[in-house]
Amino acid sequence: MSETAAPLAAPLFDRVAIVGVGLIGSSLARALTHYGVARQVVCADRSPEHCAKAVELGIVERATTDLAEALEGADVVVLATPVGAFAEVGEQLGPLLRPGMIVTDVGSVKQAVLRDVGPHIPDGVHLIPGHPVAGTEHSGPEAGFATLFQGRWCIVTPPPGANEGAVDKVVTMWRRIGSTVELMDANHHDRVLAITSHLPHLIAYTIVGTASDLEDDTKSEVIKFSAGGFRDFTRIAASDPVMWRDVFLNNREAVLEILQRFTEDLTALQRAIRWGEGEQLQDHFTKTRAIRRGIIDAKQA
Ligand SMILES: NC(=O)C1=CN([C@@H]2O[C@H](COP(=O)(O)OP(=O)(O)OC[C@H]3O[C@@H](n4cnc5c(N)ncnc54)[C@H](O)[C@@H]3O)[C@@H](O)[C@H]2O)C=CC1
Ligand SMILES: O=C(O)C(=O)Cc1ccc(O)cc1
Repeated sequence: MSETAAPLAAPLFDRVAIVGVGLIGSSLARALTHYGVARQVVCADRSPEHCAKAVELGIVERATTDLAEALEGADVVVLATPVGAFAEVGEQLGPLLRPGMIVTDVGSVKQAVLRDVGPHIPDGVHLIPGHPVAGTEHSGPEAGFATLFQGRWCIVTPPPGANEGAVDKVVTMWRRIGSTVELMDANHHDRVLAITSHLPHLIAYTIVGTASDLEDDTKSEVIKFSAGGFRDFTRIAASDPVMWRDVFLNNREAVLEILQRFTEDLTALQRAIRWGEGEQLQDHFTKTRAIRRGIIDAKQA
């Protein structure tokens, strides 16, 4: 992609206000400008340092710690803080919203958005939650980049009866910055993401913790020889602690349910190893290899 590529269509929005200019907020701000989706992007962040950095990097036209100032003249507000801050931000946001505005978000869990932000949305304002399934283990405004959402999924979870025009605008926004959009019910989203994203992160946090609890001489060997699978786990386990605390606290039921099944399956493999059941192990690994190959084939198709 050329940095000077001209936008192909007129801006979809006049002014977008992004609340939280970290990895995802700053990536979205960059993308909306780069692909000409918004005429102007401003942001609000509780961190004065992140505000200053966003302006210094030229990511946004204006950055402020004052939510009211950021919302002036905005037609869309995007919540891009950790999910645990949504209730507080939603409460502050409520009185500042004007009819016709769209409120959306990028949170990794979706039922919590309806629960925590929904009650603060006045009549005539449209709450259309979304989740770009794209990210990295890094945080903050410097970590973002305009192409983060290119070729990635974005799941949009409109509540029942959502305004169709508003849904269409949020979907179009993500498509124009390169994402493929899927519409989904919030409850279903949280169950699917519990297995595809939340459980893998929990496993990575566990395995890296287990390795660091080993006696010192073994631990140094683990670090020395961590070129294999363990190294991939350390990348995931370096993900933002506050963000992931909030994901687990706000998708508690789905994560606990999937963790229960995972533990049972792990115990079955543990038994197979203990009793030398090679055929069972090989069958299992053959099935998982086919799943991986299926994913790769589907991507290439
Ligand atoms: N990191 C990732 O790979 C992905 C994250 N997400 C979601 O995106 C959201 C943001 O995550 P990141 O950008 O990774 O986090 P980040 O830590 O890089 O950025 C969060 C920003 O929000 C600001 N903030 C925190 N509380 C605030 C408050 N009460 N008011 C105003 N600003 C506040 C912080 O100062 C920071 O600048 C989360 O909800 C997360 O679940 C979604 C997809 C991928
Ligand atoms: O860095 C990785 O491998 C990720 O899995 C990024 C990520 C983190 C959280 C999300 O809700 C979506 C994507």
